[in-house]
Amino acid sequence: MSASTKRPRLKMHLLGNDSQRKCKEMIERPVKVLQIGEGNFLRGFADWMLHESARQGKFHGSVAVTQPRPGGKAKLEQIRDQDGLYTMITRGLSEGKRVERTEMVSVFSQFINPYEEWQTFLELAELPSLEFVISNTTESGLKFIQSDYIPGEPVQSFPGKLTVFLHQRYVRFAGDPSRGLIHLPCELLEGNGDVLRECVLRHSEDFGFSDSFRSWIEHHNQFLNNLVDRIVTGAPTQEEADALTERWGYEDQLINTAEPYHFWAIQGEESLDKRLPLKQAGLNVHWVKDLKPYQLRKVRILNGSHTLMSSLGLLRGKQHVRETMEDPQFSSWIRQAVLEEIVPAMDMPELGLEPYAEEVFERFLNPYIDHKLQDIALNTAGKFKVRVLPTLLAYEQSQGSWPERLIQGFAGFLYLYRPLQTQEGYRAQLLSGETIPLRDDPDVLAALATHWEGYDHLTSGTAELEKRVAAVLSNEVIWGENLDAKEGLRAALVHEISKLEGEVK
Ligand SMILES: NC(=O)c1ccc[n+]([C@@H]2O[C@H](COP(=O)([O-])OP(=O)(O)OC[C@H]3O[C@@H](n4cnc5c(N)ncnc54)[C@H](O)[C@@H]3O)[C@@H](O)[C@H]2O)c1
Ligand SMILES: O=P(O)(O)OC[C@@H](O)[C@@H](O)[C@H](O)[C@H](O)CO
Repeated sequence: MSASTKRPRLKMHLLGNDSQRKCKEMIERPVKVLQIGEGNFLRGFADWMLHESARQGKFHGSVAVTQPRPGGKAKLEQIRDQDGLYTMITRGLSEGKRVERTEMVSVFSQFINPYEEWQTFLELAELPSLEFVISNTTESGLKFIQSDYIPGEPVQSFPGKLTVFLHQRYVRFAGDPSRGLIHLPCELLEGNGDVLRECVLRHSEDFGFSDSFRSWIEHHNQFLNNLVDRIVTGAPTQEEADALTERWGYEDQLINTAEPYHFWAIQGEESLDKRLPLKQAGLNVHWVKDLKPYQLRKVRILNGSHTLMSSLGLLRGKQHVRETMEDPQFSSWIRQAVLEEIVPAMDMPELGLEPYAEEVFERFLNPYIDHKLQDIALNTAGKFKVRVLPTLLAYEQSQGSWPERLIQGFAGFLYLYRPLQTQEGYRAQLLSGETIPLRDDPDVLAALATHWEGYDHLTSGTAELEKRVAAVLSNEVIWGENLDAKEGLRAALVHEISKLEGEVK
C-alpha cells in the first residue's frame, strides 16, 4: 500500500495555525485575475509569481481558476478538493549552487468549471476588482475555432468563452473604458496577445455582438504579447511523493516541481508593474517595448541547442539532456555550437547573449531534471526549420562559410530522419542499430521515407548519398525554400553524414 492511501488529502485545516492564517489571508483577497488553464506550467510560473508578490505584501488579489476544455475537469476538482492549495518545489542549480525551496502556494480563491457552471463563470465578469486574464492552453488552445453562441450554454474554445465573458463585462459596466482587462496569454506562439485579440474580434462578429463592443475590445482591453521561460516538470515520482506524504502527514495531489530559473518578458508599459507587481517583487520579469529580440534569443539559443543535441545525442545512444551535457565531448561541442556559431549569427550584443547561454548550460545540467531527448525530438522537422536553420543561413551570410557544428547537427537530423516504415509506424535507426519511434508530421515523414527509399550506406556509394541529400534539401514543402540552391550546403552535409555512417556499429 502506498503511503498516500493512509493519509488525508491536503486541506486548509490540516496546516499549522500560522500557515493557515497566512493562506486564508491571501485567499480572502478580491479576485483580480481570471486564469484559464489549470496545468502545471501556469501553477509553476504565473501563480507562483503572484504568490511571491502577495507574500511580500505587494499584490493584493487572488485568482479565479477555470479549465479551458472539458478534459481539464479532474485537475480542477483536485484544486477545489485541496481548498486551492498546492506545494511548489523549486530546485536546481543557481550560480553553480544547488537550490531547493518548498512553499505552499495559496492564490486560488475560486474554482469554476465553465462547462458545468457557466452562469457562475459569467458572473465573474461582473466583478469590479477583476483586472487580468492569464491563460495557457498549449499552442492547440489558442486558435480560432468557428462556433455558434447559444445564450445560456458554454462555448467550447478558450477564445470563444473569453469573448462571451468580455461581452458580459461590457454590458454590466455599460462600456466603461476603465473596466477593460489586461490579457496575458502565455501560450508559446509568436504574437500570442495579437492572436488572442484577433480570435476575440472574429468571435464577436460571429456571435453578432455590436460594433461598440468591438471598439471597447480594441481600445480599452490590452492583449499583451509575452514570452515565458521556465522548465516546469510537474509532479515528482510516486516514490518521492509518498515520502513527502509521510513527512507532511497529508497527501498533496498537486505537488509541482520547477527549476529556479524563470523569465517573463511582457511587451507593455512598465507602469503596469504597479498593478501586477512582479518586477518590484524581485522576480525576473521584464516590461519591454519589443519582444522579438527576447523571443529570438530563447528560440535560437535554448530551443535551438535542444534541437541540435537531440538528434546527435539520440543517434549516439544518449537519453537525457543532462547526460548529454555531462559528456565532456558533447558538452564542449554544444558550448562551441552556441558560443561560436549561434551567438555570432545573431548580432545582438546588447541582449547579453553569452550570459544567457551560460545560464542555459547550467539549466541543462539541473541535477533534479531528466529531460528526455525523445520528448524534445517530437516534431523536430518543424522545429529545426524555425529554431536552427535561420541561424545556419545567417551565419553563412555574415561569415561566408558554413558553421561546422550546426552542419554536424543538421547532418545528425538528416541521418535520424531516414524513416523506416514498420508496423508500429515510422522509426529511426540509431548508430547502434537500435530503432526508436519518429513522432512528427506524417506528411513530412512520408516524403522523407520516399527520398531515402532503397538507400543503403554500405552499398549505395557517395554519388547516391549526394542525390538523396539533394532531394531532401530541395523539398520546399519541408523547408519553405529550395535549400539545395545554397552553394556548398549539400557537399558539407554529405561529408558529415558520411562520417556518421562511418561510426555505425
Ligand atoms: N512545462 C514547461 O516546462 C513549459 C515551459 C514553457 C512553456 N510551456 C508550454 O506550456 C504548455 C503546457 O504545458 P504544461 O506543462 O502546463 O502542461 P499540462 O498538461 O499540465 O497543461 C496543459 C494545459 O493546456 C490545456 N489544453 C491542452 N490542450 C488544449 C486544447 N486543445 N484546448 C484548450 N486547452 C488545452 C489543458 O487543459 C491544461 O490546462 C505546453 O504547450 C508548453 O509548450 C511549458
Ligand atoms: O516544448 P517544445 O517541444 O516546444 O520544445 C522542447 C524544449 O526546447 C522546451 O520545452 C524548453 O525546455 C522550454 O521552452 C523552456 O522554457
